[in-house]
Amino acid sequence: MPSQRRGSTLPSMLAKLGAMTSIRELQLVEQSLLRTLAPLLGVAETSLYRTNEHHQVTHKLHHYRSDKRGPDGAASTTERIDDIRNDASVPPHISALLDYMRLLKQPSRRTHGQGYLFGYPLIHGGGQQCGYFVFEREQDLTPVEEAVIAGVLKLYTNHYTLLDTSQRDRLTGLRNRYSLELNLDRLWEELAAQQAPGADAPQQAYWLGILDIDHFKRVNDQYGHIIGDEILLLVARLLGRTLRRADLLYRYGGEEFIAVVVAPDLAGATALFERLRLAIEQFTFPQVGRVTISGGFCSATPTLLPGTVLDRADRALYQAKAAGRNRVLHYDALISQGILDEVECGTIELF
Ligand SMILES: Nc1nc2c(ncn2[C@@H]2O[C@H](COP(=O)(O)OP(=O)(O)OP(=O)(O)O)[C@@H](O)[C@H]2O)c(=O)[nH]1
Repeated sequence: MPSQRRGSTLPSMLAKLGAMTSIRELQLVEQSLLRTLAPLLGVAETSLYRTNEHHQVTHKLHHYRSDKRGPDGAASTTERIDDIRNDASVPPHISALLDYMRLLKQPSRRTHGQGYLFGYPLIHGGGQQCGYFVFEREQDLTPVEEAVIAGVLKLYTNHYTLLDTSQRDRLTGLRNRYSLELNLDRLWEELAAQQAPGADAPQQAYWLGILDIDHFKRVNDQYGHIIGDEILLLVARLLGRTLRRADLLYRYGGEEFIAVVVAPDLAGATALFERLRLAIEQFTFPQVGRVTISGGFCSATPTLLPGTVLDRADRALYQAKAAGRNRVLHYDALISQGILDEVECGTIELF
């Protein structure tokens, strides 16, 4: 990997760090980390591999930058970030580096091609290892550079941990409603960009479903709130376990969950939401026994406002409850069957 001109001075690095710690969206913080470190290290490519509690890579971020000189001699830098969520594959030499860091919980450096491959584990609050920062460079790092990387990563992980905590539901550990608000805005921007004329990004179809535990008040009334909390926690785990890595799950409110999933078509989305329903129906909950969920889902299309999509899923959920519960219904099917009327303006209170 060719070394790039190091355009970063201390003031510009501090400015980038200041910008990073003013960001509230987790994904943008990750991007900002790569944008800060790449010029500092003088490399054309840096990567961040985020992992789950099973140490599996859940998504990858690659940052590319190149310095150019225009005909007038003026220098400019172009940057690109690829955020890959649906492909967890990792090249063998990177995979070996990640395995090593996972076991030793410390940075690693190895020779690679004409230079070196460097890796730094990302350790969040509570000592939890949740990802890796990786880059290649022709020259070895100086002690000062090593200290700077360690310092920037510490600042990043502290900020990320604070944000992550504020965006998680305490009981289930799932992302909360505030996190959904932030993610929906970004997701909609991504969807709109994919469908813009001339866009070359792969087309993805997203679906949004609202899932609600049936007769949960009865559970609380009959068994008490502590058991009720336990049911909420178990439902969250079962739903999370049934979804795939690229899908997102939120606790939207009391006994309501929202899943934003990727599926190629309606049949795929229907099968996925049905799997979620079955995962709960088929589980034997301690003391309570059988618990069921109802749900409504619809296509998350960027031509509609996020609030309208939520409203559609909510109206389908309402029908699922009215039709006897323990079922997941698709909004468009309810419209075509004449069970629901199309209304453009939603009634759901959004954020
Ligand atoms: N234990 C516990 N209960 C909660 C929590 N959040 C909300 N609830 C309870 O969830 C129940 C929701 O009741 P309802 O909205 O009437 O719905 P339901 O009984 O599930 O009935 P349907 O949705 O119509 O099937 C209420 O009793 C709330 O107190 C929580 O964090 N823990």
